[in-house]
Amino acid sequence: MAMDPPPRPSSSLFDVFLRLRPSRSNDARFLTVEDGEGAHPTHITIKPPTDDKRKRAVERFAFTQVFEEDARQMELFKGIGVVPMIEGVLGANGHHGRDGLLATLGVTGSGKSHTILGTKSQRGITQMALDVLFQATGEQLVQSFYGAPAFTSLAAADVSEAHMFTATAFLDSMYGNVDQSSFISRGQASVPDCSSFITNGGSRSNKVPRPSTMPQSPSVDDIALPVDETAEYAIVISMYEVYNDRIFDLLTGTVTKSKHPNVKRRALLFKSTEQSPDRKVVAGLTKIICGSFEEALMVLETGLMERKVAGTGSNAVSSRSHGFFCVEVKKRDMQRKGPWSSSTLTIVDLAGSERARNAKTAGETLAEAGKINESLMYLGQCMQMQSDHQAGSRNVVPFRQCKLTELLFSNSFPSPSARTTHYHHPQKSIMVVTADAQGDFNATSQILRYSALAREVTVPRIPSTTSAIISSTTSTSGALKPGLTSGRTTPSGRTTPSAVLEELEAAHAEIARLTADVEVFALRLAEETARRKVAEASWCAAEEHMQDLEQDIRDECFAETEAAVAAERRRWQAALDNEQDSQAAHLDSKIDVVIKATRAQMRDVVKVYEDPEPGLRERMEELERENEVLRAKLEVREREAALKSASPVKKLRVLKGKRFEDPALMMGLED
Ligand SMILES: Nc1ncnc2c1ncn2[C@@H]1O[C@H](COP(=O)(O)OP(=O)(O)OP(=O)(O)O)[C@@H](O)[C@H]1O
Repeated sequence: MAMDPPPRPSSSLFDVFLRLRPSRSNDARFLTVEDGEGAHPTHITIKPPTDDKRKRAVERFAFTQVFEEDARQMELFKGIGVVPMIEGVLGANGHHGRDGLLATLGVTGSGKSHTILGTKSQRGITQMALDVLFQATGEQLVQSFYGAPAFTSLAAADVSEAHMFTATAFLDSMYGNVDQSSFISRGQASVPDCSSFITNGGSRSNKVPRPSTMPQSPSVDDIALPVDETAEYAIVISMYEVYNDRIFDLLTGTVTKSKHPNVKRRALLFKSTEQSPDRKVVAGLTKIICGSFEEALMVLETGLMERKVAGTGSNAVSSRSHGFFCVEVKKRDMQRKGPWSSSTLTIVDLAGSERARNAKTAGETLAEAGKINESLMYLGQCMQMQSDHQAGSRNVVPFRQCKLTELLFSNSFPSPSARTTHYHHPQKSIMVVTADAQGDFNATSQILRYSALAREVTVPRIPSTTSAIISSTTSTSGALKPGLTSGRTTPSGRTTPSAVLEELEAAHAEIARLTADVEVFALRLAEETARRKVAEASWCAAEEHMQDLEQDIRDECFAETEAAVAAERRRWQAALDNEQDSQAAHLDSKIDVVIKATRAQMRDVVKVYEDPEPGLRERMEELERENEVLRAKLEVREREAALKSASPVKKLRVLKGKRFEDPALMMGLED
């Protein structure tokens, strides 16, 4: 069966390159690179390194290009098409740029980081790409300090609710007062920065990354890109990692500043924002405007350090997360200073793939390994879909299953509403699969199966036993072994030995064909079984996740209901208190009224006694006086009657006494 030639049709989403690393293992080699017809090899075959003679199935894979063990960083950089990708991001004269995505995928230790980030002595693709970008835009880069005219418009043009800072302010906040001379650009003078971002200056113990000590080779000075002369550019860098299907900013310094790997980090959302309704973006990222290559390198190192420290918190290895390094190239007309357009070059270091098998610990580590495998499995499904696409299938790439595939693929398709505004070209994507030809066969073959652009399984022909028999029979000068009928069919109907031999040959060939088929089916079955197991594991994980979600939602609902009930209770209590207060006030006022009324009434009653009717009183007094007068008169009469019968002295004494004691009487006497 002939495979399609590797140059991919436009329908496939990724160019896929294979890079083999020089092996450190002494195990047998299971991978062979085929000598292609073109300038570069494109096919490889793998065969299980086993002594079992029955397992002879050979798998053959096609890639855009295969880089063998001796390939250097620069060969890879130029060979995989990073330069045209950067050119696309910069955009043609007067046109928007096109997003580019470059990812590395491979078993742990197969050379992903080596390829993408380099080593102490060799730069990786990321550093080379940054160098090319800054060299190309050099003179046309805007100044990146606070207060520079471009800063405000850049911050305002961002659609992702980002927190934007200048590199100077960012590095100051991370490391205290950084020696400016260590990273000031080739073309830019030091500029004062009036950032309010520098909240806690002073020296930090974090080691300041020094671009001068970083590798300078391979040099990219010979790579000159045409640049839009009418445009001015700004380069904005952000970094994040996807860990346990959650997105974490790598430029907040949360972990490195606190020096505590388990410090709580806030996950970010991949969503449509108010200013980006038709396209999902990672919302709320820290973004750094870099004015020079050196600044960009320092920001990169800072993010890598955060990823490393955060990684050590859970398991002492840094590659459990998928690392995203994003370089946004902003562009606007230099004269008219119109709106900024933006294209992004995203470089992704995917997590190593064989963790689940190696994870010995239970709990979080296992769950985490499950998540890595789950996300890589979904990635595998998406990649598989693209090779199916190539084979004529029109299946939709199921990229919405996890954060990783959403982030990698959602930009690969033109969004429907984007067409109505300005047409956004789907991003150009490159995948570099790294492998060790003497490494772990199972883990490597699994990755090759889902990442290759095409695949076929064959079983080499079994050396024909019949021909062996024939050769042995001919070598014994026609003396046939007993038991074997020999001869062709004679006219009399008897079989001749040569006819029997032919029949035998045909039967053996059929047996060989069927055995090969069986072997292929056995391999397919094994693969399908493995796939089913992974799917079952992912089903379980999804169920667990669903249960967790349900529990979370229940907890949330409970807390919300509790809060609502408490609030309602407070509201009712307040209303009740109010009601009671107003009733009490009402009662008080009523009591006041009653008291007042009672007082008034009482005052009225007293008035009757205190202030009787004047006419009546006078009459009473008059009567009393009259009464007194009459009584006095009566007494006088009685005394006169007594005097008539008593002595004159006695009479006088009685008269004197009476006059002194009772003037009224006296008056009466005088009358
Ligand atoms: N092509 C290569 N040439 C020379 N050395 C290499 C190559 N690829 C990888 N190495 C070396 O192998 C070691 C492991 O590689 P690397 O760290 O890049 O693996 P990785 O795939 O990123 O692993 P992980 O998933 O754990 O991050 C490193 O020391 C690296 O320098």
